Amino acid sequence: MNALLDPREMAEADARAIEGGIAGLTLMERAGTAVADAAARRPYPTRIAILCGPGNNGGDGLVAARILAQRGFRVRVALLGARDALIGDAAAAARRWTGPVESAETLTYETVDLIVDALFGAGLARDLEGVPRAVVERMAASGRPIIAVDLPSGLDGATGKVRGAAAQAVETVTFFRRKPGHLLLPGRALCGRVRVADIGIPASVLDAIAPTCAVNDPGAWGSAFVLPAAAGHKYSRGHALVASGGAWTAGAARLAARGALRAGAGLVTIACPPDALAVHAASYAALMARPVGDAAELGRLLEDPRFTAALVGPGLGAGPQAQAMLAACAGPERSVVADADALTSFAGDAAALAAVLSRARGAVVTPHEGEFARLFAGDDSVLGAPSKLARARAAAARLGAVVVLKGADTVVAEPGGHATIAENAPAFLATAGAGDVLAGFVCGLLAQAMPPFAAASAAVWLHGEAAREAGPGLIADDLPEALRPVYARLFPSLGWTGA
Ligand SMILES: NC(=O)C1=CN([C@@H]2O[C@H](COP(=O)(O)OP(=O)(O)OC[C@H]3O[C@@H](n4cnc5c(N)ncnc54)[C@H](OP(=O)(O)O)[C@@H]3O)[C@@H](O)[C@H]2O)[C@@H](O)CC1
Ligand SMILES: Nc1ncnc2c1ncn2[C@@H]1O[C@H](COP(=O)(O)OP(=O)(O)O)[C@@H](O)[C@H]1O
Ligand SMILES: [K+]
Repeated sequence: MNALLDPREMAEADARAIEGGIAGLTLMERAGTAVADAAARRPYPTRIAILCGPGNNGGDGLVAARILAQRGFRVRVALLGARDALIGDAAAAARRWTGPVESAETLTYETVDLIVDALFGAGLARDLEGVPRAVVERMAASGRPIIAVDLPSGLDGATGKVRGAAAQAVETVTFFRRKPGHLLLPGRALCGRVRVADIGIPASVLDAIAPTCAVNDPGAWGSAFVLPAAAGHKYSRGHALVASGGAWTAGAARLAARGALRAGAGLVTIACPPDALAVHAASYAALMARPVGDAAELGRLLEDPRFTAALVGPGLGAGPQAQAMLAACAGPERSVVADADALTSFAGDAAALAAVLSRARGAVVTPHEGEFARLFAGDDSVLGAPSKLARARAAAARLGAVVVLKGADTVVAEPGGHATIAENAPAFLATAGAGDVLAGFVCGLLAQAMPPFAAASAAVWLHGEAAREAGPGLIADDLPEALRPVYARLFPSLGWTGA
């Protein structure tokens, strides 16, 4: 697992490494060296300004300054605050810097090729105002390339939000593990390229910290991924049901159903109003279609226990009918995915949705930001949570279900607080119907009895990879097809031998 550490967890990692016998100053020396290495690799960085803040982030900058000067670069150190106010390791790093120290407040950038931003990192405690904010804004306006130490100063490592001001970096050097703010927008965009430097903190400190947030990649869910078994058959791979709207909106369900099938469900049946039957029957030979007039009829169809997962929402139309369809799908034998109109049907009444989902074997909801805001309207403890990560976690706890909060930085969270953050979705994935395919991927993986949090995270990653595979210009119809080469790479990496 590729853990992401929030500032509290990172502080604990530091503390445990120090307890284990590594001096804090040694960690700082290594951090500063990694920053110096990154600066030295930039093209022609002969004149480097290093802006140092009042804490250990500034200490890293002072170490980098000393090393770069030793390597022959022309280095200027500019400090925010008084030199004799530095304490601890940062004060020790300052004693080792024998060159002049300018004021960050009055620094000018005409004769500077490269800036190292070491003002604030993990210790950012409030919004930047006054002098610190003006310093960051002038640095941002200088037009010079900036290497950020740990985080662009002003970016909150836990939330990915800018607190007052932050300057765009070309590169960010962080330590041990990345932080959620490196992946959550706008943080991800502000960081530029992120390098993770090994400063000697042993990975074993993570055993005690037990981080709950990870990068969404196969390391987060690969061990739960269900590979086709040699002795399997189509029913053992699960039967997914996708509820469809009428003939005019049947495309959404079709996209989802193709997604479920490509994701590996053994069978996929579209349950549709009779007027849409001809559309579905003619569309895709491997899909089955069954006419279902209302929720009661859907319930009777689902008396067949081989239906292992159901998706309700895409193209369905919002209202009591969609609520009833979802209720008909949610049973102890079956996992459900609630998307789109199924979510909008519960606008402002997340408790009612939670009650329905609680009857399912496993439940995943896949809102985009608009659907999320509608569903939790009036619930400030969810909508007002400090970050996208915190909102998804709060929503998962509220619903007792896995929440996929979509976007460029899709967060998947489960009620216990475990979460993944995606970083592989290309911007051209924002196209009509892409969300329907994603819901279908989730449903297809749930049908194969993959646990909901792993299924949802895997689906989001696969969706991003499929989009990359399809490339710019993709339309949603391309996504299910593009899953094949992604699987062709993924399966062997998970130990599948082809049998
Ligand atoms: N720990 C370790 O072993 C290692 C840590 N490492 C490095 O340490 C960094 C974390 O260091 P840190 O904890 O000292 O916090 P840091 O980011 O320097 O900021 C704290 C200072 O800023 C101030 N301040 C805060 N907000 C402010 C605001 N809005 N406006 C104005 N001032 C504000 C705050 O003042 P106060 O809130 O007390 O008034 C305090 O003086 C981490 O990012 C990494 O780079 C590496 O060397 C590896 C080993
Ligand atoms: N800027 C973006 N970069 C990458 N992926 C995005 C971006 N915006 C949206 N997406 C993804 O595109 C999909 C759109 O889903 P959704 O909004 O439900 O659209 P639709 O209802 O048309 O299917 C989601 O998977 C979302 O995560
Ligand atoms: K910084």
